[in-house]
Amino acid sequence: MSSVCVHGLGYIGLPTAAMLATHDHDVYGYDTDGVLTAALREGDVKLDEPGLEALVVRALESGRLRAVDDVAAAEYHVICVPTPFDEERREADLDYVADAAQAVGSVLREGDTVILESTVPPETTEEHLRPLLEESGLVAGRDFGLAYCPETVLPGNIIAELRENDRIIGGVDDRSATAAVRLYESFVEGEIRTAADPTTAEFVKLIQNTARDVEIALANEIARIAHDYGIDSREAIAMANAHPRVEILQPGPGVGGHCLPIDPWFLGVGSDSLDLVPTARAVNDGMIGFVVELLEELLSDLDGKRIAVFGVAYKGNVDDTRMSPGLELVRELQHEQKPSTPATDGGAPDTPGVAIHDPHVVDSTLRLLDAEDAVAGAHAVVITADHDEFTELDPGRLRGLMAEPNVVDTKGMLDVDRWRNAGFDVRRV
Ligand SMILES: NC(=O)C1=CN([C@@H]2O[C@H](COP(=O)(O)OP(=O)(O)OC[C@H]3O[C@@H](n4cnc5c(N)ncnc54)[C@H](O)[C@@H]3O)[C@@H](O)[C@H]2O)C=CC1
Ligand SMILES: CC(=O)N[C@@H]1[C@@H](OP(=O)(O)OP(=O)(O)OC[C@H]2O[C@@H](n3ccc(=O)[nH]c3=O)[C@H](O)[C@@H]2O)O[C@H](C(=O)O)[C@@H](O)[C@@H]1O
Repeated sequence: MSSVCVHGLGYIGLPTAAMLATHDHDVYGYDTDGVLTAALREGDVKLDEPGLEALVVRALESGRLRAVDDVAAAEYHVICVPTPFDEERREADLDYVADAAQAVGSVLREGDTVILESTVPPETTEEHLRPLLEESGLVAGRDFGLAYCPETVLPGNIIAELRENDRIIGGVDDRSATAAVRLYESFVEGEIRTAADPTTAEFVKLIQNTARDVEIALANEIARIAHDYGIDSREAIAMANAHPRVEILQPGPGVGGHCLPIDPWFLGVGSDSLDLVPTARAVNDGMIGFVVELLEELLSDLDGKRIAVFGVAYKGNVDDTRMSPGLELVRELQHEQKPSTPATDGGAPDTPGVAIHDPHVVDSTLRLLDAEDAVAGAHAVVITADHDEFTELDPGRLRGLMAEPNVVDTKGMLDVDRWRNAGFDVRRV
């Protein structure tokens, strides 16, 4: 077994580090956030991901996972740092990757292997990471191994998918690819495929997420077209999907998370051939406008109305609010309602006209209320994330607390007859 230093202990790095440690590797989990590493040393896992805490505690108790504040020398370096999209410059922010490269370079030895897992634009491993690592004086392919291996796990099912998903590995040479394969085959049960080079592996990751984003855009456009014809889009999609070669996804309030809404743009870094991709992005981003239209159908004028937004996580049963459609709706409603209280914290502004409820999210910058306080005096409830808890809502009880019984279900998760029988006017995306 090998020594591994995992750089970045977030949604990807932490489960990866724990998985490696529970497969007999000696793992240093390195993160620049000292509060996070200190909490981890106490067995305190802040992320709401099924099975993660148990796996991390098992790894820590085995003594094979150590959360550290200084980068450690190791046979493998696995980089799982953030790669956000810089909206202003319209390009990937690779500063975290550069910082990680500098840290790796300070401890890199002959024979070690560096693997980048963060999602990045094509050519990042070869053109960006490689030269930074080679500032150490060592040469990739000759002195140390260098490979790109994208992560494809689905939040909400990360632990199972870490083991079960296939992996793609692109090395700068065969030796690098072989060394990376050796590490992953110690815990991956899916197939491990080697790509021609790191750039191909980077590209494969991006087209996977782009395909999903574009497919959701089609579902969203279908929802808007169906609305114009007075058709229930979800029933129509279910019927269409009975065809053996049709598999339309589900419409919703837009596409959230920090991957699907940004990864398609990474494809445009070195290519002018993107036509459908930006259009799909615009369709998905436009869904909040459609949700507001549905609210206006119910309430005509939103000004002075109180709206309860249920779900500011970017999707059901997760705690992550990055690029969340629910938060975007909150901002849009504040704008529509000419808010008197400006946002001061970068989060959603706090205005009496919009109340937020989310049983999964813990965020002190948001004024989160419990379900009953959120609907008190409200003129409508909007469901923007399909948390399991929302199927348990009692429409009869909520109705008694609200100023007007209206609901917009953007995730198609409520029992429409039950809500109608309780007196609600219902719209759904
Ligand atoms: N979250 C997801 O579902 C998936 C994420 N990815 C990709 O994986 C990468 C990581 O994403 P997440 O784990 O979600 O991010 P995250 O934000 O949850 O965690 C990143 C961690 O890296 C730490 N960090 C930042 N700079 C560092 C440095 N120089 N050295 C060591 N630690 C550093 C941060 O403090 C943070 O704890 C991104 O490129 C993302 O696009 C890929 C597939 C799925
Ligand atoms: C191709 C693919 O399935 N990619 C996954 C995706 O994870 P993520 O949680 O972002 O994906 P998701 O469950 O499709 O959710 C993204 C967004 O899309 C919305 N959504 C999803 C499916 C659908 O039919 N309709 C819809 O509106 C969700 O509500 C959410 O707002 O992106 C992850 C990533 O790269 O970070 C990747 O590892 C995951 O495997």
